[in-house]
Amino acid sequence: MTAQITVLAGDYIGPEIMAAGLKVLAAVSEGQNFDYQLHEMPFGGAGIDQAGDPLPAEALQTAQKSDAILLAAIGGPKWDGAPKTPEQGLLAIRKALNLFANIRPTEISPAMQKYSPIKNTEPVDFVIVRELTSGIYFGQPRETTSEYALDTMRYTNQEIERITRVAFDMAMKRRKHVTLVDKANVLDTSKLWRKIVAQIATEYPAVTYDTSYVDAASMKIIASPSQFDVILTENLFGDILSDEAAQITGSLGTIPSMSRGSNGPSLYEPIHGSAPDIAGQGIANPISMVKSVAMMLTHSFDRADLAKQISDAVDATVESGVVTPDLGGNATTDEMTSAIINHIKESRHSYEPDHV
Ligand SMILES: NC(=O)c1ccc[n+]([C@@H]2O[C@H](COP(=O)([O-])OP(=O)(O)OC[C@H]3O[C@@H](n4cnc5c(N)ncnc54)[C@H](O)[C@@H]3O)[C@@H](O)[C@H]2O)c1
Ligand SMILES: CC(C)[C@H](C(=O)O)[C@@H](O)C(=O)O
Ligand SMILES: [Mg+2]
Repeated sequence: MTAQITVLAGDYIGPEIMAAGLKVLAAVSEGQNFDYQLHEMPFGGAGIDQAGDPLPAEALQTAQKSDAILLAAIGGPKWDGAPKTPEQGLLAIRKALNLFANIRPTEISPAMQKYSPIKNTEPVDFVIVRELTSGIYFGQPRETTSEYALDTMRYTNQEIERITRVAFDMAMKRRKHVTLVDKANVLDTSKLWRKIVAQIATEYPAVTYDTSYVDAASMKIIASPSQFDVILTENLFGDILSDEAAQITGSLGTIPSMSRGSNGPSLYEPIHGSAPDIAGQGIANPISMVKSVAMMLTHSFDRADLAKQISDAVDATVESGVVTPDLGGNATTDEMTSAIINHIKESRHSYEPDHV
């Protein structure tokens, strides 16, 4: 079966890093019995420019029919104040595909250690499980008048339950520890999260469960990130904490993500944005996109073997110091991507029987 992949390159550095991700996908799948077909669609600002909508109907239909979606990044100053913004397109595709669970890993691999601003001695390897289709991003009522503006934070029991199960199921396959991050000393929604998560935690006796207020959690991510395994949190807190967590690896440009629902295609994207400040210079870090491709291979296509080849090649590349300026190097996006591809090819070559 040929894997059908929708490609949403988006805006500013979006197309630059998507090109890198697709080159790595082509290289890693060559001769590996993984066939795929790409469906490139305008989305975000590009959707507004080409089709008059950040989520053109054709892009949504194509995404719905595909096996997986790769998204790079959208948004930027060009569309500030547009009647419908690129960011609204992003929220709309998440909602339309019911992608309620957003998985954002932070790992400081031995190869990345030298780029980390944190002086940690223990290994750092945790995931943020962020609720993605509710909370203050979507709550009603929402309005702006000449006197005030209003956003609403709302969560239902069912929305909390389903994301909590994702987090605990994930913990069972990891170090069996879940931390709920909330603001239960102030917010009613957080109090509801605490009640429901505590109930569901009793179904997972093997998993240790604790809680942290979001202000303290943001400190702990810097001070002692090794204590975390699975961080479970609501939409807005997850957005903020995941950028902070990314930076302890050395750069926001290294972290991928997966967004999934109960069924249907999952979506894979870097956690960062379109980086207008560096777009067009060919210096965007491709790791976040390349690792998003690896997550797709594991979770949508059951090809953890190919994903491992990618992550080993990324580690070998950063180890060798071929890195973009965000990590303190002077490599271009293309140079870094080529280095990753060369490491994939070399590792295969070394497994081949002797040439005679
Ligand atoms: N999922 C998405 O598509 C997404 C996510 C976040 C922000 N955005 C949008 O992106 C636009 C820019 O937002 P912002 O500037 O606040 O955040 P940003 O994440 O685009 O950039 C923040 C900083 O990180 C740097 N950075 C990000 N990715 C990088 C990479 N791969 N390599 C090197 N450096 C990288 C940027 O240069 C910038 O200095 C906004 O329109 C925002 O709404 C989109
Ligand atoms: C662009 C924006 C709507 C988006 C979010 O807040 O979810 C982004 O920051 C992210 O982290 O994916
Ligand atoms: Mg964000």
